Amino acid sequence: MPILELREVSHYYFTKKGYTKALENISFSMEAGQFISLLGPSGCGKSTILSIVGRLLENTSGKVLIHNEPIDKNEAEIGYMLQQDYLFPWKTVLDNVMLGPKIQKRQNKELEDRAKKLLQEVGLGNVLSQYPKELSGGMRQRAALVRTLMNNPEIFLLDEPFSALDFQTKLKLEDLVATILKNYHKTTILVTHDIGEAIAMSDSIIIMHANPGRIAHVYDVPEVLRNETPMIARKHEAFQPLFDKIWQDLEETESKEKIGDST
Ligand SMILES: Nc1ncnc2c1ncn2[C@@H]1O[C@H](COP(=O)(O)OP(=O)(O)OP(=O)(O)O)[C@@H](O)[C@H]1O
Repeated sequence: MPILELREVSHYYFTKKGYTKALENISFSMEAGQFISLLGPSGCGKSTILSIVGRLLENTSGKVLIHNEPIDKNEAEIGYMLQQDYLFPWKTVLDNVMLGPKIQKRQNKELEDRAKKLLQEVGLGNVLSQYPKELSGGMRQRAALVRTLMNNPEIFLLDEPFSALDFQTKLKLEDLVATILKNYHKTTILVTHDIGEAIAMSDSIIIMHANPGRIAHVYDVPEVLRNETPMIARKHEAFQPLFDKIWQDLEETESKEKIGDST
């Protein structure tokens, strides 16, 4: 049984001036532990999909099911990792990570040990009592990842979490995040503009077109790449051919849209 399923989901944004059809007939499903990326031009509805799966928006039509139940009837925890880390600057790394349990009044020694273990796993074991401003961007994102993991979400939504980082940090973080999410068997949707990142991290890639946002193609990443960590996958001989194919696909989309605009 899929953990998440979208069936012919459409979404309209209504404004005073009219409406925008942001999504048209989006259908896909995900097995537990699967990692997919949404790739496509600006405005094709990637963030709208994340907002619907994250229960921030209700889709206009179609069905969104978690464990075969309507999303609003299901209590599965959904975790977010965004471009900005949203750590509280006045709290230490450990206190930031323990914030969820504290708010839910579940704070105990066991959870604190779990937080420390996770921080250790992401290489932040020696900065528990430091403040976010004392950390690099990559370290802050690692703390944000642990904070999200503390809530034990079944589904992880990654909205361009690496886009503000320098290239080297981004590659290292992709590796770490992919490995951790795989080890903890999380089901993940990544929104990105980066074809290489999508190939290196995902099991499959959904290419979207805009106006209205819809699924154009789905690429399954070959097993030889899926079995590797992102850093190694990027160097694999199967990487570039898939990159070129997806690049071509997105170029064609863009030129079709430009022709569409001028008519
Ligand atoms: N709150 C809103 N009100 C009205 N229209 C909106 C709203 N949010 C998004 N839209 C429109 O819906 C469409 C899809 O937007 P969305 O932000 O989901 O795309 P995206 O693929 O995530 O874009 P980007 O890559 O630029 O973040 C766009 O045409 C956008 O202008």
